[in-house]
Amino acid sequence: MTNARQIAFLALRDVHKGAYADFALDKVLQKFKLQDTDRRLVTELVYGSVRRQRTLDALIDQFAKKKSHQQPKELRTILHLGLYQLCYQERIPASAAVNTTVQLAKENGFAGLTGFVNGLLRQYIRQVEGDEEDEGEKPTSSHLPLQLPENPVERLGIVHSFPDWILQVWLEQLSVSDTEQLCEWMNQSPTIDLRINPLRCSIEEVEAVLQSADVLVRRIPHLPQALRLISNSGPIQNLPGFREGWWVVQDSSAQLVSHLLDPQPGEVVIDACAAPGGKTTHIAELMGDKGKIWACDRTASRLKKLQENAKRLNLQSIEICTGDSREFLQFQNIGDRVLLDAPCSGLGTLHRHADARWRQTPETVQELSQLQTELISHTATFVKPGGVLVYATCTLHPLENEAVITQFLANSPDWQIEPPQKDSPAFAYSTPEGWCKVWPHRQDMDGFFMVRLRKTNNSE
Ligand SMILES: C[S@@+](CC[C@H](N)C(=O)[O-])C[C@H]1O[C@@H](n2cnc3c(N)ncnc32)[C@H](O)[C@@H]1O
Repeated sequence: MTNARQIAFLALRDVHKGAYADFALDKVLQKFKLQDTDRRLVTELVYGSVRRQRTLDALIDQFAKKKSHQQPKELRTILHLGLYQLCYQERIPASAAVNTTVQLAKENGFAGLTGFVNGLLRQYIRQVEGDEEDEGEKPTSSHLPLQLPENPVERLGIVHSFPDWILQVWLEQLSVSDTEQLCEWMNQSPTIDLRINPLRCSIEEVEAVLQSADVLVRRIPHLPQALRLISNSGPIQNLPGFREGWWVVQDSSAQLVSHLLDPQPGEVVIDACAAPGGKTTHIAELMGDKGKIWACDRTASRLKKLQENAKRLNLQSIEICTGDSREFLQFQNIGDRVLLDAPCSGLGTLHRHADARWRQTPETVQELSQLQTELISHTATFVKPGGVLVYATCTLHPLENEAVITQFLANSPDWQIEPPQKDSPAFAYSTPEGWCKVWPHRQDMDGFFMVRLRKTNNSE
């Protein structure tokens, strides 16, 4: 039988050939039917090794004669797996981490290099524990035996495993210690929040059925429909209330967006980038499922998921529209409210996608900023005079947020920012500029930017 580490190696090999980490993981988990504990180990090893890649490479650079990038690709992957267990997996004894990594090297074409693998990992252990090869405590990320540069960007990048450019973007907005806390937050396993469907049940009823299934939850301040799972190990679809449409999975900060839009029963709402429908279905719930919501998106497969979600939640007021929201002409001046939940670089949700920090680049951010600018200028024409547009992203990059809005307002004299009302759940997150920005390490939820704009009758 193939063991968990070999399976993790196969998935990581695909990732290093360009596959998305979640696809590569799903592929091996479907192929090899594993017990729950092995599934969890494979998942942790794959996501962890991808996430901590820069730190693990720095350790290889330090302990091997050849730099990490000069090592054969698959050997580097094997070393990542071994070092990841030594650095971050307290439950795994150091000797087990070393022996299984040596075995992986032997079985995957590096039988001649097992001495090197063994030597490098033991050198790491000696460095941490001072020449003793016992299996004592493992260090935390900031106490790894790394030789660190003075430059704060590079130092944070190596310790917390982020590319320099992302750290620069954060350091322009936050202090060094705040940035460090944000990095640590983004390296945690993501939490799961539910949004209760008030058209089907109450939050108390959901709390009760979850409690009877031994699932611990807690409420989230300011958000009337949100519950955070504190303990749950099984597949989410097996929890009570899922099939009945009592709730959906949606992070708390994403729930703030539809509250900021504040849709009313009977209105016409256009959701310009709607799929897979987290916010569309929330809007329908807030409208009591009365009125019309146009759910537009250019990705048909994602819209199919939206339809499934709407069906499960038993919502009737949603109409699908497939295509590019920069091109629709049929919505001019008909929307009481428009939501533009724009495609973005996702710098606020890096903890949910282990490889996202390595996939995005300053160039992709530039392209997204251009797309967002085009989307807002066209979808603003969907709004009736006196109506509202909410612009939202799950990124923390000013080029995709503040800069898009500032440019839009400079070109649109008939629009102005309308900060959230005191009774809005979004009020607690508003800034003096009138927009809302959720910093994950401060608010313990996904990073988000959102702003509510009102179309006035003033065109001067
Ligand atoms: C952030 S996601 C939307 C998430 C969704 N609002 C939710 O809450 O579930 C952005 C979406 O924009 C869509 N998209 C990207 N470019 C688009 C365009 N030009 N026109 C319409 N949709 C677009 C993508 O397919 C993606 O589904």
